[in-house]
Amino acid sequence: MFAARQVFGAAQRRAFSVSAKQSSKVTVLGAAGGIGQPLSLLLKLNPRVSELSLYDIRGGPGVAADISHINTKSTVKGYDPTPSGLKEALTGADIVLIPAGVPRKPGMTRDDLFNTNASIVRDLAKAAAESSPDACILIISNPVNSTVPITAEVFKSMGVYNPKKLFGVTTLDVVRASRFISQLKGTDPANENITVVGGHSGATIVPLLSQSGYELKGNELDEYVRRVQFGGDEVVQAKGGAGSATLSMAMAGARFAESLLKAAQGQTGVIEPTFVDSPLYKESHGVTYFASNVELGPNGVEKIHPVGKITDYEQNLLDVCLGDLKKNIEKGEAFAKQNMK
Ligand SMILES: NC(=O)C1=CN([C@@H]2O[C@H](COP(=O)(O)OP(=O)(O)OC[C@H]3O[C@@H](n4cnc5c(N)ncnc54)[C@H](O)[C@@H]3O)[C@@H](O)[C@H]2O)C=CC1
Ligand SMILES: O=C([O-])CC(=O)C(=O)O
Repeated sequence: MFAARQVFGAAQRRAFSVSAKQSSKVTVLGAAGGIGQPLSLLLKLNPRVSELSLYDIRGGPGVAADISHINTKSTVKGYDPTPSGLKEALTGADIVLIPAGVPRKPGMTRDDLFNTNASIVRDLAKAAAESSPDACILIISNPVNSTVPITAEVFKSMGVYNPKKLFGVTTLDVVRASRFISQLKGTDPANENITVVGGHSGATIVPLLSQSGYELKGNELDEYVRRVQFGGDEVVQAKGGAGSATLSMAMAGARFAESLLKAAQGQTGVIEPTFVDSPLYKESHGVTYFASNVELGPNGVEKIHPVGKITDYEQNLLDVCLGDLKKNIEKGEAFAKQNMK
């Protein structure tokens, strides 16, 4: 970079530093799974990604070989869980997406995944804290309300926690909320942007329809809210034991990563709802992580937007959400503190 300083003027240097950030290494942990594969495919199609690093406990190199034949510029490398595999996959990453872990079967809640996924996420978080401490970490593995606090505790214990760079991916809730309202109103879902706040499971998912100027009433409103809150269950039921949402989640994860890359590469005004270390309900309710609209910037979280004006109906949903969320967060924190390896 010293060469840029010596040779170019200020404006050119700014342009240079923006374009310098155009190269982005993105790592997927759990890349051979139901989400991991289509997510990796979408990332390979994204020109903002220059290096794609695909790790899984089984099948990473195979998925990487397949995807690497796609004729876009980024390089692709797959990694197995050899002693150096995970470390190499993570080193130098700007963004790490984590969809590693087991999905639900019918009859299970996301919290029922806790026993299996908590330790998977803890171990991957530890590896990320060691090898890519400055990366943006995007947690997809459920239960997100607990796996995000687990990741934070691991990073804190290793002295590298940056609350601006840890995100629970709740984008799928926003995608569903927009799609479902467009089905009711006969609009183009691409033009819908419904804010969803809270967390990522059942009653902790709170769509704020009123903020988009919609006024559903009675049963129609109840059914809409229920469908957004339990959209994941709709897919789990339909797949009949073969897993949960993978393709729509891949799209949602790729959209969130794209938003982060845009912000990192100099675009302003990039806003996505996401579950982050948040001051909004910390003092009033002891809820330390919360999803709301977040403006993204070159260093991750730029600005956490407050929930804003909501109806009494939405306030009731939010009250229920905050109670559940607090328990989910505390469960994750307690696990991490008791099970730090
Ligand atoms: N945040 C969200 O909105 C959503 C989250 N999910 C969650 O994403 C997770 C993954 O779902 P699927 O891809 O459908 O599951 P899957 O079982 O198809 O894939 C999971 C992958 O993780 C890998 N894996 C397991 N342990 C690992 C480890 N220690 N290191 C690296 N890779 C490891 C497996 O080998 C497998 O390839 C689940 O926990 C699911 O509940 C699913 C949909 C939406
Ligand atoms: O429902 C699940 O278990 C997977 C998920 O998080 C979703 O589809 O929103």
